[in-house]
Amino acid sequence: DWLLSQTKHRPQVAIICGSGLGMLADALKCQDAFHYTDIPGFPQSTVQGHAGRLVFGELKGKTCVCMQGRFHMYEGHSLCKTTFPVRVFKLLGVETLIVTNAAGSLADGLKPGDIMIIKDHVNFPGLGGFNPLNGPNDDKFGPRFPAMSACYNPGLRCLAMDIAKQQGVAELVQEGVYAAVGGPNFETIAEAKLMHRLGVDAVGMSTAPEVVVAVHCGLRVFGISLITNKPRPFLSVFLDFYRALSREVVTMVTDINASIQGSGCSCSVSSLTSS
Ligand SMILES: O=P(O)(O)O[C@@H]1C[C@H](O)[C@@H](CO)O1
Ligand code: HPA
Repeated sequence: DWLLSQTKHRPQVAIICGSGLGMLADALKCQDAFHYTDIPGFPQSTVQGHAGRLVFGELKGKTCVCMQGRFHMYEGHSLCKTTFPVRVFKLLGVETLIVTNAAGSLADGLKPGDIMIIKDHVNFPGLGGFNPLNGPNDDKFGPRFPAMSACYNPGLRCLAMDIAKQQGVAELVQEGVYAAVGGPNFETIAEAKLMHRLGVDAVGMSTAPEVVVAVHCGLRVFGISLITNKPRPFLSVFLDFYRALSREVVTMVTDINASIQGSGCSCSVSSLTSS
């Protein structure tokens, strides 16, 4: 109510700007900006690179509200507080939420500077029982047991890929799975390897709880990760490559031996090499 009384903007789109991406909010025209400290009941941002402002304005003809800085679990906020702005957006009349973040790549094809369109997520804190929807369900927002099988809107993902092609940057953009961890420490080598094997493409410390709350209250969600680093050490990438190559060689030798035997000859590749 306080925000609606302070601005004439009625946003359809909300954007949560991840680490280092806050400058997007500066592009809004006819801005009304509010420091989190001035908004009654709003949590406070403590992370460097997160300005701590809610900025309303026009972006390419759409009325938007941007969070210049988000809240993370590792700052000591409850998950309820980290996701509180998503419910504020819903109450402001927002229909589409765009989430952005900085993330580490676990996928061979994703390098620093690339953009990953989030096609799905693994919410590790959520799997462990740290869920922003814990506690009594508020039916005004959504159901007790919301489905999470299609969190990231397929139409918006397709549109984003098309736009990347039109802009000539398609080689920097690909879809992938984002995993949220609690942070603030980065992953151990074993943790990074585990997530890589589980099919995670990029890892970060935010986003998934916000998306859970957004999907619960019926917002359409689009998410992107800016890849900032590559936690998997070179050695483990090399070892994976070496193992894959060894498997190929074993298959090739087996195939060659099968054809030699088929031709009636009594030798094999291993006897040839040993002799
Ligand atoms: O708000 P995001 O998810 O962009 O912030 C990322 C994750 C950590 O907060 C921090 C670590 O680099 O950046
Ligand atoms: O490598 C990472 N791990 C977790 N969170 C991150 N945020 C940016 N990079 C990373």
